[in-house]
Amino acid sequence: MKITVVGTGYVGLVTGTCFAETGNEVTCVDIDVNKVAKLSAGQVTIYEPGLEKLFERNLKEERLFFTTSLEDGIRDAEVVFLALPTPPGADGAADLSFILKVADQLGKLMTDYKVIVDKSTVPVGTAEKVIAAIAQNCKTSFDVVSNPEFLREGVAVDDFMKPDRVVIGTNSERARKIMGELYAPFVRQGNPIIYMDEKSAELTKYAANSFLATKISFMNEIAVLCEKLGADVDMVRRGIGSDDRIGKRFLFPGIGYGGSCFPKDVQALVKSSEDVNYDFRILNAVMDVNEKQKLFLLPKIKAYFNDDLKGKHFALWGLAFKPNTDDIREAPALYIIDALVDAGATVTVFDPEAMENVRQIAGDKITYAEHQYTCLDKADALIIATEWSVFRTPDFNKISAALKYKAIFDGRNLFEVARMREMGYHYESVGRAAIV
Ligand SMILES: NC(=O)c1ccc[n+]([C@@H]2O[C@H](COP(=O)([O-])OP(=O)(O)OC[C@H]3O[C@@H](n4cnc5c(N)ncnc54)[C@H](O)[C@@H]3O)[C@@H](O)[C@H]2O)c1
Ligand SMILES: O=c1ccn([C@@H]2O[C@H](COP(=O)(O)OP(=O)(O)O[C@H]3O[C@H](CO)[C@@H](O)[C@H](O)[C@H]3O)[C@@H](O)[C@H]2O)c(=O)[nH]1
Repeated sequence: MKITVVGTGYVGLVTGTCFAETGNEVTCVDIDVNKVAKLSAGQVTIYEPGLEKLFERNLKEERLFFTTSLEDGIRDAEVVFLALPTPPGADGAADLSFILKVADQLGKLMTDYKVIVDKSTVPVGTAEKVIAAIAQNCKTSFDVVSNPEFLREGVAVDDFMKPDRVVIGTNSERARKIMGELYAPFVRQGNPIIYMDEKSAELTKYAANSFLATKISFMNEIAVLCEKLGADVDMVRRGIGSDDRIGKRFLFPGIGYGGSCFPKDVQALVKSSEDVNYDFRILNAVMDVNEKQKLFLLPKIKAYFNDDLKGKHFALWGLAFKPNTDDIREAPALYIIDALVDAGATVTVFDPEAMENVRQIAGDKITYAEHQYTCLDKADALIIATEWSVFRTPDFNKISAALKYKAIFDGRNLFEVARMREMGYHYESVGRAAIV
């Protein structure tokens, strides 16, 4: 099938590459001239494990193309995916201007039937707005489908190739058939395509992300309680996770959820609820807990240094909002850095993939280390903000030799508390016994 993907960010590039991998001819369109030039020259513009190999193969075998021209991009395409940003507006609602602008352009450009598929995360009622925006200038028939994306960054290729489910929101038989054909290679193992109406599909995406964010905030509150009551959140997590009704995943406490999705999507669902005079109380609490959780380590760090961080120097491992990505949108590490600098401390950071992205926004506010161990030079203590695998079994001799104080503040519970105690560290984590 000939398809177009508009927007070549984390979702668009993965979507385009994976559809090319199943034999489709895919043209990806982006307004970012630099991005399109790099992609056309064979350079992958995001860090996403497994993507490069598929990308190179499909580019070489001429199933994957890039252009800045929407007109050229949609020529002869049967399906056009919109993988455009939907950032929060000033009031927290999703900003639909990127989507509606392209919809308007599509209406003017389309000369034959196409299925326009919204892959971006959008509030209920967006499909209707997209239909209206296209229809005002369109001379041909078309369908608009809501097909929310559930991939996680860091494992995006796997999630796309083997999705737990594919959600397709449409009332058009014609569009349903085309979408079913396109997704058939991805659901061969019995994972379902779930067909529904557009509004239910749009809400499914927000409900999924909000439920997962709720699970995390719930566990973060249990972690706080564990510390106050002397329990261990790792034990509690295992104790509840073995109940199938609860499930083992997404029960890991830490320094809050970040990324480009959970924070904005929970906020957008709260705003959608307000718009229909509904106070979504659980989600307000979820956001509240997460705001506090980002700075969970700070009082512990301050207490260790007798409430005076002026002149202290910290090594910080992990900048990306989660491991295996270079994405730093809403990364908890950035909030910790700001708080430390505001308190008069200095910070040297290390991350395997996200350093360049941070350098662009933080500049010389902090210093950047070439290596996780040189990051420790002259540091008073080590803070861990992201659970990259390379941080899981570090050389503790190097750590203790470099640090002025043998203190580690771990926002991702990487190490056994008992082992750290044996090695003589002042080790603080989230929801487990602190060592003084
Ligand atoms: N990142 C994720 O893990 C993820 C997962 C599921 C759903 N989503 C949703 O998917 C959507 C896209 O997210 P993302 O993370 O890929 O965003 P992104 O910011 O990484 O990428 C968006 C791309 O769209 C391009 N763009 C903007 N205006 C354009 C236009 N008029 N024409 C062509 N290209 C244009 C930008 O240049 C950019 O390359 C959002 O709604 C997001 O909520 C994201
Ligand atoms: O037990 C857990 C699991 C995750 N997190 C944090 O939650 C955030 C989000 O993690 P994750 O969901 O793995 O990454 P995303 O790439 O943001 O993916 C989420 O957001 C995407 C965009 O909407 C959806 O497509 C995915 O299904 C959804 O998982 C990160 O900061 C994690 O550190 C925790 O704190 N504890």
